[in-house]
Amino acid sequence: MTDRPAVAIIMGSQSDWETMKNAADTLDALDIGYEARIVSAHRTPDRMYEFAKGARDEGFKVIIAGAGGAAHLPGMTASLTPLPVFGVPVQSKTMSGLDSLYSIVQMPGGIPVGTMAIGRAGAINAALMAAAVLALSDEDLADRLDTYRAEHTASVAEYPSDEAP
Ligand SMILES: Nc1c(C(=O)O)ncn1[C@@H]1O[C@H](COP(=O)(O)O)[C@@H](O)[C@H]1O
Repeated sequence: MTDRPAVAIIMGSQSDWETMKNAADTLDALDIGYEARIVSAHRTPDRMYEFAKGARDEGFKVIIAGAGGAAHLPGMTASLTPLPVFGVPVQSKTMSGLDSLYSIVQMPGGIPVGTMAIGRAGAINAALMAAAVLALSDEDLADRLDTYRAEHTASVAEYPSDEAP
C-alpha cells in the first residue's frame, strides 16, 4: 500500500472541477488529505476500472465522485470498490443537473452511492460526509469537525441585512 491521502475526488471532466473544487476546499479546511483526478466511465473506461479496482489497496478510504449529464461514474465506481462512494451531481446546462441527479441516485439495491445535492452544496456536503466517516476512527478529526460545524453555525446571522451578499 502506498501512502495515499484518505480521500479520492474523481470527476468525469475538467469542466467539473469548478464544482468539485468546493469539496477540495472543504477538505482543506478540515485538514484532510485528498487527491483529485479526472476519471470518466465513458471517455476513459480503462482508467476508471484501474482506479476503482485499486483504490482500496492504494490506501484511499472514501471516494467522492462528481459527474454531470449521463453521470455513470459514481455508480460504476461503486460497483468496482467496497469503499464508500459519495456522488455529486454536477449541474448540467441542458437539464440543470436533474439528469445528473437521476443518473446517480437511483442505484439498484446492493450497490450504494451516497447521493448528494446538485452542484456546489452537494460537493461541500460530500466532503463533510467523507469527514464524518473518517472521524469515526480519528478523534483529532472528530474535534476539527466539531469546530467546523460550530463555526458554521456561528456564521449564520440571526437577522437579514441589506448589506449582506
Ligand atoms: N458523466 C460523465 C462521465 C461519466 O459518468 O463517466 N464522464 C464525463 N461525464 C460528464 O460529461 C460532462 C460534460 O463534459 P465536458 O465538459 O468535458 O464536455 C461533465 O459534467 C462530465 O462529468
